[in-house]
Amino acid sequence: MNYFDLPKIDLHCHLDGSVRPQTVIDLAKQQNITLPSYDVDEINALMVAPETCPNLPEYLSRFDLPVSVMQTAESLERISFELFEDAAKENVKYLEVRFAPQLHIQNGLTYEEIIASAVKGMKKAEALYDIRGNYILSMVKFLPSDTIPQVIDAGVGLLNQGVVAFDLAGSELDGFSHDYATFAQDAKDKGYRVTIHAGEQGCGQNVYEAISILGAERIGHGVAIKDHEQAYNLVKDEDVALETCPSSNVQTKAIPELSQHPIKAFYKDGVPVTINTDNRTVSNTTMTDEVRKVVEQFGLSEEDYYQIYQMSVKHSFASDDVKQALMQFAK
Ligand SMILES: O=c1[nH]cnc2c1ncn2[C@H]1C[C@H](O)[C@@H](CO)O1
Ligand SMILES: [Zn+2]
Repeated sequence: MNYFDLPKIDLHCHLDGSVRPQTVIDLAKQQNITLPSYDVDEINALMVAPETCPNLPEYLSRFDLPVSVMQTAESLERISFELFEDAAKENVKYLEVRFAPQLHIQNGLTYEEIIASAVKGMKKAEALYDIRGNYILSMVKFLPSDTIPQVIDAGVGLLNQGVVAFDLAGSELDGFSHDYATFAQDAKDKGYRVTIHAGEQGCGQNVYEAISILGAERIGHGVAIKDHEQAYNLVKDEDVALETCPSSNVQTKAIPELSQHPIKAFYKDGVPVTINTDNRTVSNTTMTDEVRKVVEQFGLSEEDYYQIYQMSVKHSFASDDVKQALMQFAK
C-alpha cells in the first residue's frame, strides 16, 4: 500500500498541537515574544512530546509554547491555513480540527474573532487545495467552566459554515461528565454535534458517561472501553465511533505500546473505529504515518483500510454533500 497516496480522513486533530515550529518562530518575532531559542530544531524539540511521557499532563505541557503565539487573529488564520495545507499535501481529503477558544483571549480577542479567524484560514486552504474541513470547539476542563456558554454562543453564527461540534479536552478525572451535562445540552440545543475526549487516561466508565450523560456521538480515544463491558456494549449498540490516535496513545501511556492498541480487536468486533493524528507536531506525526503504523502493526489489508476510511466518512460531522464526495475516493 502506498500510504502517502491513500485518501485519508482525520477527525481528531488539535490546532495548537499541530503548529509548524518555523511558524512559532516567525510569529514570535512579529509579536515581540521572547522564545527560549530561535533555532527551528530546538523549537521543534520543545514542541514534540517524548515518545513516552510519564502521563497526559506532561504531554499537555507541550502546548504552552504554541499557544503563546496564537493570540492574534492573523496568527490563528495563518496556523489554520498551514495545518490544512500540510494535511492536503499528504492526501488528507477531510479534516476536522479542534481547538479551545478559551486559550486564545490573552491579547483581548473576542471568542467570535478567535473562531472566525480559524475558520477563515481553513476556507482559504479549501479554496486552494483538494481538502474540506470543519472546526470543533473544545472546552478545556482545566479552566473554569463559566465561560463555556459564551464560547458556545460565539460559534453559533458559523454553525454548519465551518463550525460543527462541541468537545471537552484536557486531563481526564473520573466522573467528569457530571460537571458538564448542562453545557453539552446547551450546545446540542443550539445545533452542535458532540464528541468528547474520554477513556484516554481515564476509565471506561468515563466513556459510558460521556455517551449517556453528555450525548457524545463520537469519543476521542476511548481505548479504556476494552476493560469496561458496559461502556464497550454501549459504544457498539449506539454506533459511537472511536477517534483513535495511535502515536498519541503510546506517548500518553493510554496503552503500553502500539502492539497492545485495541484498534484491530475493536474493528474486527464491529466497533466503529477511525485513525487520527491527535497532534501533528506534539506527536511528531502525520496521517500517512498513523495509517502506516496501524496497517503494518496489525496486518490490515487495503480492503480493511477502505472500510475504516468509509467509517470515518460516515461518522464525520461533514454535510451530506461533502460525505458523498468523500465516498468517491473509497475503492
Ligand atoms: O490527547 C489529548 N487529550 C486531552 N486533551 C488534549 C489532547 N491533546 C490536546 N489536548 C488539549 C490541549 C490543547 O491545548 C487543547 C485544545 O486543543 O486540547
Ligand atoms: Zn485530542
